[in-house]
Amino acid sequence: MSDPVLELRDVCKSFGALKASDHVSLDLRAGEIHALIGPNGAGKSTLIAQIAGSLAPDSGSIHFDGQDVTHLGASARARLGLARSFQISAVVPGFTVAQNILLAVQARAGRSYTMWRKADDMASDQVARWADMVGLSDRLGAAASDIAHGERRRLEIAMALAMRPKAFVLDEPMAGMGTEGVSAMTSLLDPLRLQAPILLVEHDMQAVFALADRVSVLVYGRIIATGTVAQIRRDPLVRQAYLGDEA
Ligand SMILES: Nc1ncnc2c1ncn2[C@@H]1O[C@H](COP(=O)(O)OP(=O)(O)OP(=O)(O)O)[C@@H](O)[C@H]1O
Repeated sequence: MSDPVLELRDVCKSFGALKASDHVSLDLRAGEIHALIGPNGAGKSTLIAQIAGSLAPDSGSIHFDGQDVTHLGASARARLGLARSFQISAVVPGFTVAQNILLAVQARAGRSYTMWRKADDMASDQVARWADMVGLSDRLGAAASDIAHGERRRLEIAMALAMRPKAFVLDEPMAGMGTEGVSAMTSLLDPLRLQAPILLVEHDMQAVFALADRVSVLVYGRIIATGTVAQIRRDPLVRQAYLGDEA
């Protein structure tokens, strides 16, 4: 099996006496969606912040794409190809959908696009490609401030895709969505794992069960189980601590 794209080893983080991350080890492998689930206050956001680089662990290590990134900041990790979406949004409300995607295309291309006459054509091809992939082709001219909640989520995914990341960290993509929105987002995320593996933090269990190749369950800062959806659903400890009748 190839090396994991992202690997946490024994990560610990305390806030005073509270152990928000208690010796957490988990990995994200090429081609997979790995869901991180757990009750409110289990420590999911704290873990995501440490993965993204906005919060430093007290101990333990984080490797990304073969490098030890434990002491790198969030922007350095983003430059290495770690795309985090949803809780920190890069969408500019006054720009159109196309302009927002173009921002991400240009950020990815750096200066190279500005140096060629064909730059505009190449950039608009890219914008069209990513918009098409998330189903926003007919919304390119709409202002980001005017589009619906679900469309904004899709725009954020298009922007993340345009950065050609090596891994996605998606923080509750289904939050605030109704049944139809959840089902549309599930269909959209499903093939994304082929572009880059996804660490998915999500409360919507139907979406998690439909999408995840593996699930890790976090309770009081500790991973109590990691396994396939079937293994997690029948794990007595998980049922007792979190899933209950939902399993
Ligand atoms: N900066 C902080 N200072 C003190 N305590 C914190 C801080 N950040 C988080 N906590 C505590 O750490 C624990 C884990 O919080 P965290 O937000 O990571 O959980 P979560 O699983 O993301 O919850 P939710 O699903 O509700 O978002 C909670 O008890 C929370 O109160």
